[in-house]
Amino acid sequence: MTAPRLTLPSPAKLNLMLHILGRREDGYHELQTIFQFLDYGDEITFAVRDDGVIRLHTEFEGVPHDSNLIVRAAKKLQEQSGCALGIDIWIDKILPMGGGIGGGSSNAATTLLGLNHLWQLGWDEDRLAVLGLTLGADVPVFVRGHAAFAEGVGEKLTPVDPEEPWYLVLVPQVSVSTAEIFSDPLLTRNSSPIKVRPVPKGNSRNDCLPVVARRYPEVRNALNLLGKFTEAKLTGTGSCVFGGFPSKAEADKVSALLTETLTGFVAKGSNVSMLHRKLQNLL
Ligand SMILES: C[C@@](CO)(OP(=O)(O)O)[C@H](O)COP(=O)(O)OP(=O)(O)OC[C@H]1O[C@@H](n2ccc(N)nc2=O)[C@H](O)[C@@H]1O
Ligand SMILES: Nc1ncnc2c1ncn2[C@@H]1O[C@H](COP(=O)(O)OP(=O)(O)O)[C@@H](O)[C@H]1O
Repeated sequence: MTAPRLTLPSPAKLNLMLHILGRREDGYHELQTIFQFLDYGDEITFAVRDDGVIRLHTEFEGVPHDSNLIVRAAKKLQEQSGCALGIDIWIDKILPMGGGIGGGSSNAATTLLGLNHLWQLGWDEDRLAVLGLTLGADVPVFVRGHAAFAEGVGEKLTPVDPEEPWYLVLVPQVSVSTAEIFSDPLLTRNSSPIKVRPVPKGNSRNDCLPVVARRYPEVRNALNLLGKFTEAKLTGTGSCVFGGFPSKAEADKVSALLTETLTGFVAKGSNVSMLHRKLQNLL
């Protein structure tokens, strides 16, 4: 008998603003950022195995099986829970890698929540978020599933409810190294902490933008193009660039002007992750 399969979404995120407050002793940077989800992402399919083996069947170019965040998340959860079951996994990957839209972190979170459900572990979100943080700074917000103001390296989360416009996200054909941007001497690292909530208007800048735009002409071009139609912003350390529109039709109109050398996609902003909406329906 074949095991029942469960398919779950793994959405992208945007950083609606990103301020860098300083550098910690371990080299990591203290941030303030707002995460919002997109109704757009990968789909991961899971089927339980009873022999304890964890196997990702989809190959990723440049990412060995055991380094994949999906496999690392599954193995950590299996180890820490002492679960004897295993899992077969397939992914329909549409999110660009290294684009600042959090695909890897989202895949890890979908795996943690999916396996918690299928292996019937009964872990709560706090415990899953703590495990998630050991895989990446952006994993906890995907585990929680609500748009958030984030502090620390992104792990101290306060839920927020920004507007949910339609976005056009441009995907420059270049992968930006987060480590490279955070080690650039020209990076602004001394933004004043925002102490009032909600975050006052006029704080939507991304401190990484000047450094990324200086190093990557492809990102500069994308910012210039989108900036003709709306405020063009960088998500995370890039390379993706995004802008909000009041309707899908208006975002589509600008999207239709894109060429083969600069692609993009249109998606709705969402304060509740589509993963959590789907999981809610399963319960
Ligand atoms: C800055 C954000 C905003 O969402 O960028 P994106 O990855 O989404 O673009 C993330 O928090 C990224 O978090 P995460 O994905 O865990 O970062 P990693 O790739 O592990 O970081 C690579 C390297 O960047 C530096 N780094 C990263 C995050 C941080 N808050 N301070 C840092 O100094 C460290 O040198 C680290 O070794
Ligand atoms: N399942 C995964 N999906 C995407 N990237 C992954 C995955 N597993 C490991 N990685 C590695 O993590 C890096 C960052 O990926 P990703 O989270 O998509 O980008 P970003 O952090 O810029 O949003 C990739 O370049 C890749 O080497």
